[in-house]
Amino acid sequence: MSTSSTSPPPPRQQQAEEQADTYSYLSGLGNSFSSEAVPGSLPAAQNSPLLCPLGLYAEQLSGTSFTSPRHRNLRTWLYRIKPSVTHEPFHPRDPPNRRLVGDFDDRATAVATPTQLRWRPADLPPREGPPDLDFVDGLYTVCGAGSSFLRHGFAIHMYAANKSMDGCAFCNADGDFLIVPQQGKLLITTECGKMLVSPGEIVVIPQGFRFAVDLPDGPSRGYVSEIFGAHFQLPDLGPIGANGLAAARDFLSPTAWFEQAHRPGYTIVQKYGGELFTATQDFSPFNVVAWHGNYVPYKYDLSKFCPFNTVLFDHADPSVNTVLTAPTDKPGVALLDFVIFPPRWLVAENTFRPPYYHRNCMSEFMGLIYGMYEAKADGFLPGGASLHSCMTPHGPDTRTYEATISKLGAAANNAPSRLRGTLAFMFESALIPRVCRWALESPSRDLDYYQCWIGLKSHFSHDDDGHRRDDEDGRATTTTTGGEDDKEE
Ligand SMILES: O=C(O)Cc1cc(O)ccc1O
Ligand SMILES: [Fe+2]
Repeated sequence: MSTSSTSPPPPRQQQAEEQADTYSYLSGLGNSFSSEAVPGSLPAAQNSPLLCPLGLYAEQLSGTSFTSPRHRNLRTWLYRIKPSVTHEPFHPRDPPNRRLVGDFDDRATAVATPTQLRWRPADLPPREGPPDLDFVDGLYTVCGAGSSFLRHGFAIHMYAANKSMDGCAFCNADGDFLIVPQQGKLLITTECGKMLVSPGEIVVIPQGFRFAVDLPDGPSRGYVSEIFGAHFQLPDLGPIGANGLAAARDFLSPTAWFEQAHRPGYTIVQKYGGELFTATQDFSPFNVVAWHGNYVPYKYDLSKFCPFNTVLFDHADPSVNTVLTAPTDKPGVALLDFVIFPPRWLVAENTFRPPYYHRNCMSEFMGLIYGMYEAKADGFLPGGASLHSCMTPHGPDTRTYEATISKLGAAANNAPSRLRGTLAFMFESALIPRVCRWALESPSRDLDYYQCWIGLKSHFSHDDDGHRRDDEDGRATTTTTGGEDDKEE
């Protein structure tokens, strides 16, 4: 098992300065953007002129069907030195990455299990290989549901890499990637430009974009959710109003950047139906001089999230912390929600403040970016993961429950307290995931996970005859009444 930094990042202001990168970004989510690396390279007034400015080729990248309703229609026009089609034929990649899945119906690969699952952080490959793993080779599927072929489903992957992609670009024909780096920055070059993504930020690379991942500060690992047949959007805010949670203006898209060097043997690695194919060409795919449209990669700094929560009693459902959601056709039912558990104040009175015990019709995959998760005093480490599938019971571990309850009656239990230095997240889906065999058999799997709840004992305070009895610790009853007076004020 690798060791990982659990120290929280510096205060917000300082963090912003340290992360300040030299790239320029366009702010907003769902905007119609335009960007040109050379003045005058974007055609004016039309998309496909007979001859584009500066002798560029026009190419449209569509993220929705041509006929999708206007409010959902996503496409971008790219003005490039040579069009993407200028390449040798595709072949299955050699070597393949056999740990990527795009169709979860094959039980030889992935199986159903209602068991609570947890993994310790994967080992980071050494700074200098072997093994030499770039983002493509270091990516492996953990679980998922549905099929990229049927354009419905999702996959959850993790990655651990120690090498920048060199002479190749990745293109995911199957779905959108939402990448959550946990350790090590990612410098991502896309057809729209460059983005520097640090742990604490996330990045979305929509289906079909070509991108290359460099590791500017050494080995990196993290989490990826992939959605088939849908795109991420901001959640509705309902009674919260017009503001709060993630603000559109905090999402950043790159500005046009291109290279035109002759690059013999440059390889496009295309993920298609969960399998990898390669095609060579003699130029960089990052040859887009100008672009305009609303189908773009973007990043988001999770410290910009404005959390809402209960301000009197009870524990709010985690949906209150949804950053991005990918919808299904059923209103309010997500193909995939990306939810965070950020630093925040806890102020609920007479309330069990950690997450409640529960069973959920949705399936919950969790990861930890830094710090400690409020429901798990032990065993859930930064870079680790857990999966509680449809209707699988879960909740705080024994130590968390006992520590909370031991403060019963203490003033501290009702006083505001600040959760600091922690950032956990959840990928939550209405679809039931199958789990890849290699994830179940991984040496990182915590086979004793169930033990974290086994110690939960009965505190029931009545005997069979209906008489009150004190529990072993001398606590008389669980029916506390504090807070009633306040409610009546
Ligand atoms: O299971 C979990 O830890 C995630 C979670 C957190 C929470 O605050 C409420 C419900 C929930 O599923
Ligand atoms: Fe849960």
